[in-house]
Amino acid sequence: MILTIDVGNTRIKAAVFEESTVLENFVFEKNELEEKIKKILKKFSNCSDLVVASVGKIEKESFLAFEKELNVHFFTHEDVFPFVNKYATPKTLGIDRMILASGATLQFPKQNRLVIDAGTCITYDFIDENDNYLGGAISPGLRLRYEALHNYTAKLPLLTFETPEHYIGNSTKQAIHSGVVNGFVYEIDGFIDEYRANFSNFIIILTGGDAVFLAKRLKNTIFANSNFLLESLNQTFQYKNRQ
Ligand SMILES: Nc1ncnc2c1ncn2[C@@H]1O[C@H](COP(=O)(O)OP(=O)(O)O)[C@@H](O)[C@H]1O
Ligand SMILES: CC(C)(COP(=O)(O)O)[C@@H](O)C(=O)NCCC(=O)O
Ligand SMILES: [K+]
Repeated sequence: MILTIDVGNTRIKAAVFEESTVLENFVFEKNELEEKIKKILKKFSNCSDLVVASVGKIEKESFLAFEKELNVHFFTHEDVFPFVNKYATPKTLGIDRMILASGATLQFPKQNRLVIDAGTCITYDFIDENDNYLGGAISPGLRLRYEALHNYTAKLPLLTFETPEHYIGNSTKQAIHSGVVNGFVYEIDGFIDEYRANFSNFIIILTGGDAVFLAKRLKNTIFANSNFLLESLNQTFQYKNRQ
């Protein structure tokens, strides 16, 4: 049994796997880390490994206490990945993006893959059919867009997500919802159109905290898998152990 942990910039997501099957999922905040892991390990006392990918403010040291109970693996750029990293600055590529690219490569062999992770940021990662990781894009996520409009202006209120009534927003609130939500959806559809125009034989994987909401609104029909990062962590760890 493996406990996988994804430390994002907004929340921590975790899942316990028995081989490739998810037994249970968890979501928690940074300040609850230790207490939650203890609880999970109490319930799933057969866990042999704790596997972490962190782009948030939690470092390896926070997990060392658990080394008494099980094997702890904190993924870094030094690990072996199943793709060739063609990013011009491979050392600055987010470890979450490396894990997503790895999961896409292992799960969908011999095809072009685009992974879209709609989390704190939206990240786009493209791995071609020859398993070259080429890069992608980083842009602000849904909540970050609402927060940025409020934090960097004098007059715009901080709103929480609401489906816009129309693309022509007829009030400050509706104009913000239209700009944020429609802008978010148009951006992603625009990127997908661009990739589709340039590549055939490819799969799109949509994940992250906003994936389910997005999947219903995109013009392009794509399958959302909110668990893709945790599944990829599990698969990348098993891949590493086979090397
Ligand atoms: N309970 C929640 N708390 C925070 N964000 C949430 C929540 N539910 C959905 N979201 C959405 O999820 C996004 C963050 O996604 P997530 O995958 O958790 O981010 P990260 O992996 O960067 O920590 C936000 O843009 C927000 O719109
Ligand atoms: C782009 C990110 C902030 C996304 O983080 P997330 O939205 O998953 O919390 C993270 O992947 C990161 O810190 N990347 C480093 C820069 C890069 O990937 O080029
Ligand atoms: K992301």
